Amino acid sequence: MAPKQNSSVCVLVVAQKSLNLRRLCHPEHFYITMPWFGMDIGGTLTKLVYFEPKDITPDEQDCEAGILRNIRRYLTKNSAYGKTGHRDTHLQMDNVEIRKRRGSLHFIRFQTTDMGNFLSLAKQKGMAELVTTVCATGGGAFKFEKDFRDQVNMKLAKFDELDTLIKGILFADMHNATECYYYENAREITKTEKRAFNFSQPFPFILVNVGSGVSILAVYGPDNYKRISGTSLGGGTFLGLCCLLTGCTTFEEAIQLATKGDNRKVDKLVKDIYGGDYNRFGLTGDLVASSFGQMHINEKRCSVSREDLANATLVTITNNIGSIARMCALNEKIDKVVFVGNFLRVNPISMKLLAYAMEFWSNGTMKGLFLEHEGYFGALGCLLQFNGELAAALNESLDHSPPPPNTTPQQSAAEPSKESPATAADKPNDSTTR
Ligand SMILES: Nc1ncnc2c1ncn2[C@@H]1O[C@H](COP(=O)(O)OP(=O)(O)O)[C@@H](O)[C@H]1O
Ligand SMILES: CC(C)(COP(=O)(O)O)[C@@H](O)C(=O)NCCC(=O)O
Repeated sequence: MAPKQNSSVCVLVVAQKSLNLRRLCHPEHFYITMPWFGMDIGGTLTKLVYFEPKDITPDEQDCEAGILRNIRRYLTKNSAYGKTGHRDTHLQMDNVEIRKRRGSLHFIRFQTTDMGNFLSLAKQKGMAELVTTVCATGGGAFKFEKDFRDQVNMKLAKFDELDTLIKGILFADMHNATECYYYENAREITKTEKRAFNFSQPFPFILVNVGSGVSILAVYGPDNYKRISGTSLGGGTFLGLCCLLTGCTTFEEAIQLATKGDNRKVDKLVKDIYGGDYNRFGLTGDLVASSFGQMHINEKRCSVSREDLANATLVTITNNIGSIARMCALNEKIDKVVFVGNFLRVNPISMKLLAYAMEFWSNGTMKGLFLEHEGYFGALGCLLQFNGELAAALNESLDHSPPPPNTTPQQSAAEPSKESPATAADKPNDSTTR
């Protein structure tokens, strides 16, 4: 990954418990505050971003605690951990400057259902002796807070998942010249090609985070956004329905099946109803009129394959997300729609469909955009944001504050941050929330 420019970003984690090291080494040194992690504990996957310092001086090396060295080696020399842990080596970002230190960012994920094993492993690797506070975001930062405290004696410094999502996106785009891309000739799905997109002037944009469920934000500036919509029909729905309908057991298997299937054997198309196009309203015959609309017919049901059902499930969920995203963009009068979240992992079918939907249904006025580190921005933003005082204040406010006036609870996270008020230029034209 090519770095674009150096950026001095906020602080990171973490207190060090070893009294010996405190005596031996200057308190400003890295080993006191490392390791640096950001963690996003989502409904399906937990994402961990780890900063590996590459500018360790010989003095620092002498002082580096054994446990810290072992953790660094364990994380960076392996790419699989426990039952479901993976390091996405293709996403590693090298030569990145964070808090005046230079190093590499590693991107690791595991199933959130494996949290118990993760905590046991962390304990076994000595994390409990080294780390007192972990920066965490996502619903699991709340759900698992007690488990972290009870099982590994760690506190969670909690950050809001939508705040950190945006921070992570802006950082990744600034440090990786090819982070953002689009599909050229999106209207011709079989021929469309991935191309780099210059996202250096990002605002305003619609952000669609397709995780277990879907959150849709209108982003007007680094600290100025609102959550405008969402749907419970997201990546979790695709995976759940696919497992039910095909008997598959993993996301990778579901995507592989979908790649070989044909939704037209499952769905009812416009031409199945009209015998051709419905010209008056521009609905071509090949358009899906009714998702799964043929499955009430016994012969059709008997002739579809697992692959067809997987493909139809993927197309149904993707088209629904595309349709809601487009309406949100239209409402907000925004032409850039950025799709992120692990639903898009190893999933070019959905990305191309979304690119097509944005282009086709807007007559070419909207563009679907995608980002290489698709599901890791929350964890990355979390790693960048921490400093002790802010964390304490934030935890306090996240735990106790009611939603701001004139918003539904769902919209409370969408208010501009109090720490860094939006500039006048960042302010949305239409500040109403729905
Ligand atoms: N290895 C995987 N295991 C499970 N789901 C995966 C995997 N890779 C991609 N996905 C998809 O990503 C979704 C989760 O996306 P993510 O952005 O991590 O959301 P969350 O924060 O809710 O866990 C799943 O619902 C599934 O559709
Ligand atoms: C509750 C969530 C923010 C959790 O995020 P996730 O773990 O799915 O990434 C998300 O699932 C969501 O916005 N669901 C849709 C809720 C709705 O607006 O209907």
